[in-house]
Amino acid sequence: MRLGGRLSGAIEVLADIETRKRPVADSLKDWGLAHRFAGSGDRAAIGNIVYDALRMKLSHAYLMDDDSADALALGVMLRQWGLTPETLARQLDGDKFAPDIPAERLASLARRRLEHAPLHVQGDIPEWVQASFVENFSDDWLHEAQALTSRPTLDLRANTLKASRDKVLRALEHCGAVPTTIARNGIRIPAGEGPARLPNVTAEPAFEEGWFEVQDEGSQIVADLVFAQEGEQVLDFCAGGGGKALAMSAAMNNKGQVHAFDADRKRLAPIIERLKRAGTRNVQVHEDFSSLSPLAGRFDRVLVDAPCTGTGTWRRRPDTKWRLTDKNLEERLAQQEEALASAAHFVRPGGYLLYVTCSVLPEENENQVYGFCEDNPDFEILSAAEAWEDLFGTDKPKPWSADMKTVTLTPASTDTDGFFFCAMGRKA
Ligand SMILES: C[S@@+](CC[C@H](N)C(=O)[O-])C[C@H]1O[C@@H](n2cnc3c(N)ncnc32)[C@H](O)[C@@H]1O
Repeated sequence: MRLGGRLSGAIEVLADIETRKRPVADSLKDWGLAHRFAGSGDRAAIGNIVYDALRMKLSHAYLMDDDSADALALGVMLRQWGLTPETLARQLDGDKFAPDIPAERLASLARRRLEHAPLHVQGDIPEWVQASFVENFSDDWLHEAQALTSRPTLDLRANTLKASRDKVLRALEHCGAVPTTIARNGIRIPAGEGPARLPNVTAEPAFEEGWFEVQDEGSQIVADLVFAQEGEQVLDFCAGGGGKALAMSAAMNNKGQVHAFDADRKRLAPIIERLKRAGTRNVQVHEDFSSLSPLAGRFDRVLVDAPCTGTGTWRRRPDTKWRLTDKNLEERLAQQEEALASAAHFVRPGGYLLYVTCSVLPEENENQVYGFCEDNPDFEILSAAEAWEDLFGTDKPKPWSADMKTVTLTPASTDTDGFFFCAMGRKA
């Protein structure tokens, strides 16, 4: 397919997402099934146009003076893929599958200035979320919001139980793998531009061998900040598919014990296979709360990787940015409070409660941990600065922090997904 056919395909998918309010992955999959002639490169390019369009949906619509799927796809070409109206016209010339490029859209783009748009449009975030961004990041909020519109890299964590980072880097040299800047065992494959496709690393022999896991650098950093030590008893209370449990097990060098629990047993399902592949021997999976409850008050560290709105992952899942409602946020806040309250019972006196979200909204982060410590005076918020320096040194990009104790990773500050981390100590 030439660019014109790919653009038309992306426009169909964008229109489907808008009219049927469907998750982007479902629309893309259906398009692929209905257009079996399209090769994998075409499908990847169409996916890139769709995801790029959703990342900057509001600003494209403003500058084009049109929020149709056609206008968004055109915005991607001219604002994200580095084409000019002339180079685009040349590429579409003679392509019978190419969409029309209306002259008034180009005129509008030439005339309009983003600085004149409402601020949430400049930041490509829902209007109702703007106040939370301002509260959290004050003068930096627009820069932070705009960084969440960039394409994410593909990050991996070398599984040191099986292979060193250098060994994995050598095995993935042909994928363009480089070390991450902050995470000690992180490996990064750059996002690529335009139609560039990311490699399918899970088809690599090194993946089958368990040498690495796919895990965003931000997720690796917060798992590291838990500071799980060899020989300790650690509880991953919201273990889900086990991303952080695996990272902590490797950090503990298979010594001591990680207990993995999740209120939703189905979410735990992938963990068994992942543990096996990773060569992990110190993770005990609890499918029922009843097997965990006798261990109340016994853990050195309890991690609450709480359910959240996922605003920190908007680069990867830009469709969720436009589906988020204040009702969703309210539901997540209640779940977070419940998870924190239940998990706290498992921390031994003198132990640590670690709270993580992949959100950048203060309601889900600072407000939750400060509220929790107010209601539970035997817990106090500790500074994560010392752990950060021990783990990552002083010369690395610094995360955002509203209070110089908690840590907020963001694409703008640490070039990772957005994550919040807070360590709370239980008084002895
Ligand atoms: C952000 S996900 C966890 C991701 C996982 N830790 C990882 O690194 O791959 C949050 C998880 O919390 C679980 N959860 C929600 N409420 C909970 C509660 N009250 N107790 C335990 N788990 C809970 C959800 O089922 C979900 O799997």
